[in-house]
Amino acid sequence: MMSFSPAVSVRDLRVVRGGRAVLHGITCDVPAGSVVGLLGPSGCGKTTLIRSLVGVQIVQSGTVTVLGEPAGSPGLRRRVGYATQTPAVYTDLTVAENLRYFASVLGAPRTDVDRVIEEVGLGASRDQVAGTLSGGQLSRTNLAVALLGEPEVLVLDEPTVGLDPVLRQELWQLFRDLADRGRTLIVSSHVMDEAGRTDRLLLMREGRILADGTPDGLRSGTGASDLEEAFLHLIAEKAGSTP
Ligand SMILES: Nc1ncnc2c1ncn2[C@@H]1O[C@H](COP(=O)(O)OP(=O)(O)OP(=O)(O)O)[C@@H](O)[C@H]1O
Repeated sequence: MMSFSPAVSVRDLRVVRGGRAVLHGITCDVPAGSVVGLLGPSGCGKTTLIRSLVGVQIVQSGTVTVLGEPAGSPGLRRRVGYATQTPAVYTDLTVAENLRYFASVLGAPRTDVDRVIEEVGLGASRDQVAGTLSGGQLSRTNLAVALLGEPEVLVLDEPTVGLDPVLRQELWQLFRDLADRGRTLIVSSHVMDEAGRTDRLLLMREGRILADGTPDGLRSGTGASDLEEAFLHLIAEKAGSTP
């Protein structure tokens, strides 16, 4: 069951990168205990928003509050897990060695290593050197690092990119299981067929939130039969309303 207070709250967030405005006043909330999808085409600002949520992005103005504290606060370090788009693991260490190393850096208990390996289904590959893993196994290892310390909020940047449909389905099932156990997940993707697996969707385009709602709400609100069509409908609607 989702609780009432948002796990993440963003107000009028503006970000400039390379001298160019890339987020133009984003406002949104992420309910606790839910899976929220951040969907939108390449370059629309998903990673920039995610970087702002985890507190590594210099922002021009606006506020980002995570679990009641400003994003990036030291108190959030172990309460927020972040998986970057490119797996950030040591290719010359095994899966278990990577996790033991990151557990010690994060101050997570050593017993966490076995737990996260089981959670992402990597038991059979735990002693395999990361450089020899398949793309899907590497993504899972990256996700396992983000799960160390049992963070309440997980921020995952395109965790399913490049994976086959079976692996993508398995990972989305894992995200659902984690939310059912009370975690809050923010998952970015540019693949529209993944949008239907979320509790709530933030559709982004060109540095703005185009729509914020449930998949069903977005479908019925636009009269579209699928979410890709709903997205296109919203773009056309916005273009029509531009003076
Ligand atoms: N380091 C940077 N310096 C200047 N501009 C940048 C930098 N990083 C990203 N940008 C620009 O900011 C905009 C948003 O990029 P961002 O990476 O947030 O998009 P995205 O939606 O995550 O894209 P993708 O799905 O391709 O990862 C893009 O126009 C991009 O070119």
